[in-house]
Order: sequence, then C-alpha cells, then structure tokens
Amino acid sequence: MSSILRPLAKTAVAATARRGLATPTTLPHQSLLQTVLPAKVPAALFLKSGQEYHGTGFGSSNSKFGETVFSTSITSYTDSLTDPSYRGQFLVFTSPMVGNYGVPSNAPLPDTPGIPFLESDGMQVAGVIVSDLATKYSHYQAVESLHEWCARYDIPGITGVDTRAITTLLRDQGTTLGRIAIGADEVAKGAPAQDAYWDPSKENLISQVSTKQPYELNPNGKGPKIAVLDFGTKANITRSLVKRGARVTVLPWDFDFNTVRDQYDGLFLSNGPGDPMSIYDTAMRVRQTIAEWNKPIFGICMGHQILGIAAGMEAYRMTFGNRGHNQPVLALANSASIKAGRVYVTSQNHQYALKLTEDFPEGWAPFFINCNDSSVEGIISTPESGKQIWGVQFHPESAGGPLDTIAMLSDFVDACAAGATGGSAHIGADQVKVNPHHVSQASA
Ligand SMILES: NC(=O)CC[C@H](N)C(=O)O
Repeated sequence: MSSILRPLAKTAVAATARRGLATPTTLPHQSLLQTVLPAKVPAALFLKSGQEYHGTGFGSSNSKFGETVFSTSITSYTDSLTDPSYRGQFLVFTSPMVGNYGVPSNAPLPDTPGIPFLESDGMQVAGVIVSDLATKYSHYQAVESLHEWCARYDIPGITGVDTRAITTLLRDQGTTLGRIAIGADEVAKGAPAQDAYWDPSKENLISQVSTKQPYELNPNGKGPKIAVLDFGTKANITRSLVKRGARVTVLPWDFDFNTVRDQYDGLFLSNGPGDPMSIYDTAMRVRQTIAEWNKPIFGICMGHQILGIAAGMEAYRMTFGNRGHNQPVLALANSASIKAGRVYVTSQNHQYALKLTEDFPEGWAPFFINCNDSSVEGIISTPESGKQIWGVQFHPESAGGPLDTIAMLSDFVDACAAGATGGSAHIGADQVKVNPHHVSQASA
C-alpha cells in the first residue's frame, strides 16, 4: 500500500464537511497535499483491437476488463467517475493532467439530505486512464487523492500513457473493449484472448445502478409531485428537482409508473448506462403513459432515448459517442427557456442516439441537433399533440459542465406545478424542417 503524506488532512476534512459554506478564504493557508504512489507499479492497457499501452498503475492493484471510452471534459473528474452512465467503462481523459484538486467528501449537502454530493454513492467506472496523474493535489474540499479514492473503490488506474494516441484510435475505430493490467505479472501475461474480453453492453447495467426500492426526497415540500424512473440517475438531477421545490419519488427502472401515475404531476426519465434497447419493455410502458396521460414528461440522455423509442423512433450505437462538457447543440424549436436558432454548449455522456429521419413520428418534432456530428440532441411534442413532453440527449443539469440549458429543469418543474393547479404550461414546439444534409451524416 502506498504511504500517504497528508499534513493538513484535518483542515481539508473540516472544510469539506459543508460544501458551499466554507470558502477557501476562511481557511488557513493550505499547502499542496501529496500522495506517494506505490513504487512504479507497471501497468498496461490492452485493447481487443490489438494495441497495448504501457504505463504506471494507481488506485486498485486488481486488473479489470471494461469498455474504453474518452471524455473531452477538462474538469469535474469526480462527477464523471461517479456518473452511473459510465458503469463498466474505462474512462480516458483527454485533459492531460487529472487529479490536481483531489476528491471531496460525498456526504449530502445540508439542504438536500439523501442526495450524495457527487453523482452517486461511489465510483462507477471500471477503470481510469490518464496521461499524467497529479500526485500533489490541493482543494479546500479535498479529503483524499484520486489514487486513494480509486484504491478504496477497487478501481484500477493507469498513468503515463499517450491518451492522445488512444483517443485518436478510439475516434477512428470506435469505443473498444479493453483490459487494464496492473502489476508486473499481469502485464507479462500479455493481451487476453479475444473471447476473454468482457462486454458491459451485453449486461443489464441499469438493474445494477437503479434503486431497488422506491424512495422519497423532499416529501414535505410545497412543489409538484414528480416521479423519477431511475435508470441510474445522476444525483444532480434529483437535487435540481428538489431545489426547485419538487416532491420527488424515485422509482426502480422496471416499476410500472402507469399503476401510480394518478398520484403525480409529472414524470422524469433519468440518464443511465448501456443500450436503451436493453429496457425496451420500459419504453413500451412509457408509450402507454404518453398515450393515456397528459402531464409533463421530461427525459435526459437514456430517458430521452426511451422517449424516442416509445414514440416509435429507432436508436443506434454511435462510433465513439459524445462525452465531454463542450458539445454545441442547435435548438430547432422553442420552449419556455429555449430559443430556436440558438446554439447552447452542453455536457454529454452517451454512446447511443436516436436516428435522425426526415419524418418524425406524428406529434413530435426535433428539438436540438448536434453542431459537430448532426446527431439528434432532443425531441419535443408538438403543440397540436396536446402533450408536454421533451427529451434531451445532453445533460442540462450538468455536474460538470456549462449551465447554458439549466433553465430547462425550472421549465419542467413549472410545467408540473401549472398542471397540478389546472393551468397549462407553455411548451411550444415550432416545427422546423430537418435539413436533409444533417440526415445523411447522422444516420450513417
Ligand atoms: N448518460 C446516459 O444516459 C447515456 C445513455 C446511454 N447509456 C448511452 O450511452 O447512450
């Protein structure tokens, strides 16, 4: 095990106890905290496609299989690594140095009890791949280093590999299965046999990360009652709903919302790992909800894909997906806070997308399109449909990422509140003709 020098650790713990209440200026000067890694553990990333990258191990000393993906985010590694949508994946950070600000406590904030500070109860990835792990870290909220955190969650990491080369490769050949081998013996064994690579997309990952039992957040609040179908929800989604006053009930992914829908003012469909077709039955139950229930429904990422499948659209697997906090999307329709024709910069983490077709299902219109690759970034019910439904492929709640579209959370809670008191929400969708040029690129 590593020896760890943390001369001011107590100060850091105290500072972390209540995020947002303590500020760096109220703290005594804090020097860089240092983690000493175990002496140069050799490590390798083996890809099923044949390439291997050699570096130094950190975190867990256990070797693991995973699906290798890359993210272009330059901050918020603690949020990404706890995002349940990354379940089973090796996350390659294109940002050259990772770990500089350590890892904070995951204790809930005082105003949102029951919701972890980071994006879930713990680390979700299968492995971490960085060019240069920061062994010195400093942040007023830090309680441990990235290395210590990974070790605690039994997640192997590899540093000192050329993440630019890995990313370029993944962009060309697509997301690739891999193994992170830790230790001289494991590295010496070489690449695993082709049929030994574990493929997380063959598993029902959603059942692993969804709540097993329904639970309530902010039950005594004054706001609308919103049910969240939990496919692996990020904590900042439920926190964003609660902070806007909603009384939230989180339901397991396979719970039939139709049996309880009369008790709610709105339905939220969360993000989640894996292939949306792995929960096709859930999509069909949502289809029934859409047909028989007229209250607001909002889906983010996996939730958006489920809405699309429920509406009759197809989902496909992208080559390398979109992961990062710098994804520009063009709005094609208006809603309460979104203006058609504007570009918003968004936070994303997905491998699958809805297929762009010239004809959308009746009652639906395209909401957003990705400016880089023309993939579908949102769908919205038309005014004629009489529905108030919209889904976005990106994460308006961020954590991390830009807050360009954060008002969509307020739009949803407002719409649910208006419906609850008999009012009607303003969710207008201006039909915009899809450019056939976009269609040919995105459906390839
Ligand atoms: N963040 C998400 O919800 C991701 C959805 C789905 N797992 C995908 O990769 O496309």
